[in-house]
Amino acid sequence: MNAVLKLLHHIQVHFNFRVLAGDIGFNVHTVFLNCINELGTDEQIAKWVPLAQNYNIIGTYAQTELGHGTYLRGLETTATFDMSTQEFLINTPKISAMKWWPGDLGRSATHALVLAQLYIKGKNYGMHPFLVQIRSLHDHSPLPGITVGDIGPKMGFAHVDNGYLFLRNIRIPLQNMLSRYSQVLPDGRYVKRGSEKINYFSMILVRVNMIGEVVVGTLTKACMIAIRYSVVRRQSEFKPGAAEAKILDYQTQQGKLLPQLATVYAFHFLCPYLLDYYNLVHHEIKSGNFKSLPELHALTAGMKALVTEYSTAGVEVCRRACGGHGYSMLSGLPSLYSYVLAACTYEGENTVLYLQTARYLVKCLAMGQSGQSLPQSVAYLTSALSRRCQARDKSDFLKTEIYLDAFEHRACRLIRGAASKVQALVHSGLEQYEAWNSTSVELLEASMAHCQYIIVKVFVDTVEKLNSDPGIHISLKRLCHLFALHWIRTNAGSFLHNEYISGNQLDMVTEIYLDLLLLLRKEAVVLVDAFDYTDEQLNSALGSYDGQVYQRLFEWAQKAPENHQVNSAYEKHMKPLFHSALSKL
Ligand SMILES: CCCCCCC/C=C/C(=O)SCCNC(=O)CCNC(=O)[C@H](O)C(C)(C)COP(=O)(O)OP(=O)(O)OC[C@H]1O[C@@H](n2cnc3c(N)ncnc32)[C@H](O)[C@@H]1OP(=O)(O)O
Ligand SMILES: Cc1cc2nc3c(=O)[nH]c(=O)nc-3n(C[C@H](O)[C@H](O)[C@H](O)COP(=O)(O)OP(=O)(O)OC[C@H]3O[C@@H](n4cnc5c(N)ncnc54)[C@H](O)[C@@H]3O)c2cc1C
Repeated sequence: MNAVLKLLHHIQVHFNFRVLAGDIGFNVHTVFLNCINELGTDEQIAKWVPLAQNYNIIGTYAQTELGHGTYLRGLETTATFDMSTQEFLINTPKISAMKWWPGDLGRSATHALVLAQLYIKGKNYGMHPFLVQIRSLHDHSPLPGITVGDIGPKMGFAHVDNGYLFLRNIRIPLQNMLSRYSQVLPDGRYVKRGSEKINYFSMILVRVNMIGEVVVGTLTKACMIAIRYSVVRRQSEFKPGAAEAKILDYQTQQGKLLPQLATVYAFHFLCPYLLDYYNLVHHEIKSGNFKSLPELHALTAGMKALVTEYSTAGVEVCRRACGGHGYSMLSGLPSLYSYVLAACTYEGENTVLYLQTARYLVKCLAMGQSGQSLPQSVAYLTSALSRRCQARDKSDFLKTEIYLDAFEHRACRLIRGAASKVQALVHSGLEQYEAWNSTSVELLEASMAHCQYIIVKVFVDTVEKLNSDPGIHISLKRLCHLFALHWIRTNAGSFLHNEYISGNQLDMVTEIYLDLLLLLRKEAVVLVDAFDYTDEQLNSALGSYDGQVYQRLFEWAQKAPENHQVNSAYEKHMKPLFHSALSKL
């Protein structure tokens, strides 16, 4: 029954996110709750999860400090085991150790999962999660030894109270360290089960969830707004003497928006793939099998980086495609942009995560080259590379095997190239870390290429497996083709390298890409409406279903507070100036 309730709760939270456009507060309270579910013992889950689920307590995930967000081994908050009292002392030793950024911390949270370096008898055992009450449940005041507040204005996320937390030797019971995989025994012995990095595990679920619940939905809404607006907005003479054209009839507008629409579908299909794999590995880990954890980390780290980066760029393309009205807050697009932009930084800064994936790819390549079998998502690393793209005619680029081979070849080439450069630099006398840093730009590009190959492959596989209506199927295939060919065109240099794709073949790609734009132009509105966000969820004067853009812009503008306030600047400064001109006019 518990599994069913959990599933129902997840579905309810998912639809709350969807209905409230993801702008609900307490996102990090969910992170707090999930972390207890993943790293807590059954007893800790039984005690804390119902309280959190019923909002009898509000939690935050307090990991980042003023001085460290990325480098977790550098976190300075300490948790020192006091065997005489069977407690941990949680302490902020210096200002750079102050927790800074945790969401829901500034004004809401009563409890925090504080990620701190565990010390037992002077030895550091690394970062562990400690459950610390920070505010009174009676009057919400900070508890003794706690200094907590809001970090102030940010570029977006105004609806989240990101906060700071200073802890002065706060005592918590031994039972408050989440101990499913690592435990401190009353006599001070430390017991670890599974991976060294298991306490990093909860970040994986956040990365998977944020892609599905925050990032893809944001790009979807931006596409819906911009495409609906582009069939309402008429501008300029298309045919001399005829009526002004709908801006979506311009090939350039199609070239801006339809690849974003295809990207929405690609990322939409990626989400279940990632969640299914996460659930599979999480199930294995709970039974003590940690073998797939590195692959899961590498996959989700790279995907979080790539999906947030392309979604952020895509929302901005949609915003700019709406001209001046895209700059109005009433369009809803600037808010979508500042909302999704943060996702490139939180839950792992993108560059750092791409390099985590690169680290795994280089390791797997070495394993493959030494004859070891490779995990499924990287098995292609040891495949024989075809020398040339086999396309003979533009229609060949509508064959998924043709462009999949291009993505596989490119990823392989870039990973092998970066790995051998690191090796060569080491052989030339550089230390491993120097060689790695001197290759990290290429390693990042290799990591991106790997992620792009996986995403295109998941899109192709998903469409092939879908037994949908033939009309829907052809539309999804066209979107898949457009998505892949858009990425080939916008990354052309790395496909043209060593003549894998010739210049002539690239021209074929462009030709078939433009054909697809024309075909998908006819279906664009239906394809974007399919995501079925209501006007309330879109919250956009440009994207409402009835297309009454100008009426809505004017109506909403009239409601702006600026139009209902006394114009103090006039009374104080402008009026005397204007009146002095009266006698002269
Ligand atoms: C639903 C949406 C809600 C959204 C709300 C979210 C609000 C935001 C919350 C936050 O931002 S919480 C804070 C997030 N912070 C981070 O993500 C920190 C990112 N930094 C790191 O993960 C690590 O510091 C690092 C980048 C991995 C570097 O750490 P370290 O120096 O220790 O690593 P390496 O020496 O490179 O060794 C890596 C080693 O560890 C394995 N590993 C790394 N991360 C994980 C992980 N998450 N899970 C499992 N394993 C991990 C990695 O595979 C390497 O293993 P080996 O190669 O050594 O075998
Ligand atoms: C809106 C928002 C919400 C957040 N919510 C939370 C939360 O709830 N809980 C929480 O704990 N944290 C939260 N954070 C903090 C967030 O997790 C960190 O900001 C993030 O992990 C990046 O770390 P940093 O700020 O130290 O950046 P840095 O790592 O200092 O990044 C600065 C630059 O250094 C580069 N860099 C750093 N390390 C390396 C490396 N090894 N190799 C190459 N380049 C490197 C980065 O690529 C980047 O260009 C939030 C942040 C934001 C913006």
